[in-house]
Amino acid sequence: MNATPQVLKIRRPDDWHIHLRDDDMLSTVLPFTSEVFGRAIVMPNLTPPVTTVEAALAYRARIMAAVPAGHHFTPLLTCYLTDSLDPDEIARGFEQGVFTAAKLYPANATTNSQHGVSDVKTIYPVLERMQKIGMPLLIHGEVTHSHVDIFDREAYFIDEVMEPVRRQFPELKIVFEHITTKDAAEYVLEGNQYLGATITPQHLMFNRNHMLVGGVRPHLFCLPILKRNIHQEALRNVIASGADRFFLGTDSAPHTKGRKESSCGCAGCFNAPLAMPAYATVFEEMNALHHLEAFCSLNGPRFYGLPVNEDFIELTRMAVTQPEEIALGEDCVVPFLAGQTLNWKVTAC
Ligand SMILES: NC(=O)N[C@@H](CC(=O)O)C(=O)O
Ligand SMILES: [Zn+2]
Ligand SMILES: [Zn+2]
Repeated sequence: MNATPQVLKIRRPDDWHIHLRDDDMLSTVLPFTSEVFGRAIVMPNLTPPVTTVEAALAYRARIMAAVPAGHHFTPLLTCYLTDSLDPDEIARGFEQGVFTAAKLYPANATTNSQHGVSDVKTIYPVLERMQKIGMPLLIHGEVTHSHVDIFDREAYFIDEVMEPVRRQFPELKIVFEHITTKDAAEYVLEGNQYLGATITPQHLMFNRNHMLVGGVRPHLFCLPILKRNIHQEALRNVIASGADRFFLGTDSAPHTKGRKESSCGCAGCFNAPLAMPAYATVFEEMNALHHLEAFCSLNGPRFYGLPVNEDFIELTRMAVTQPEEIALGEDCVVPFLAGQTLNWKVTAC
């Protein structure tokens, strides 16, 4: 007997990787997250990026001002690492509880990463300090050399950057963000308690054929790019195994419809409106619903050294069709899985 439960009650989840943006976009997208999730690690790739304690405090205030009444949500801010960042500024932000972690974007790897780090050795003094104070380093793990194929950039990153950094700083807590390959899944599995990883709904549900066969689907284009099916299978297997250093990070990354459906479309999937139903769908398909709560609500806090949330949410097995568009002033955002039907709905939160 392995009957699927109709209602799942799980401890309130957190989203350990999200882009909330700013201004109208922030107030449009935030409620989808703050309704369901207790906390979220908020990415700092604004224009200009969040690189100082003052900028983070101001951003946190703008986020809090956009949280609808009745939602209980705590944004966890991150510092965008650049070649010139002062270790004292990072440490001050961490010690004052403003920065929960720091984010390493290799320069030009993804959206708004032009101010990112040109060579990781440049920031070794910062990493040394972070290791000392126990501050987690979050990494967009892709090399950017033009001769490396876009589908191989994550695997190359492991040998070229991740492994040397981990050897140099063996007790630095590192989150390998939004992993997309079998190589990364195996690498994190083989690692120790200082290494964790987030996985997005899109990388669990899709591979590059879904994005490219029969026409290009710009709303599945994100970075790191969807890979071939063996990689998708590896990610699905790792979460179904219940491995406890993998956790929920949606990488929800909204861009307006016009900027996605374009001759040079932006990377990013706006999955916040259906993140929990999407993860539940995958865990159900893998016969692993018993591991859903740990992935969504327990593994992340344990890795970050934070308490788990005290309250619970409920998911009910029922068909829900996603909206085609979400209005944003005169413009709109197209959510991940627009117009498609999922079999889970958050019914109490
Ligand atoms: N994931 C994406 O495709 N895009 C993110 C940046 C990122 O997380 O790499 C964005 O900010 O748009
Ligand atoms: Zn990224
Ligand atoms: Zn991201």
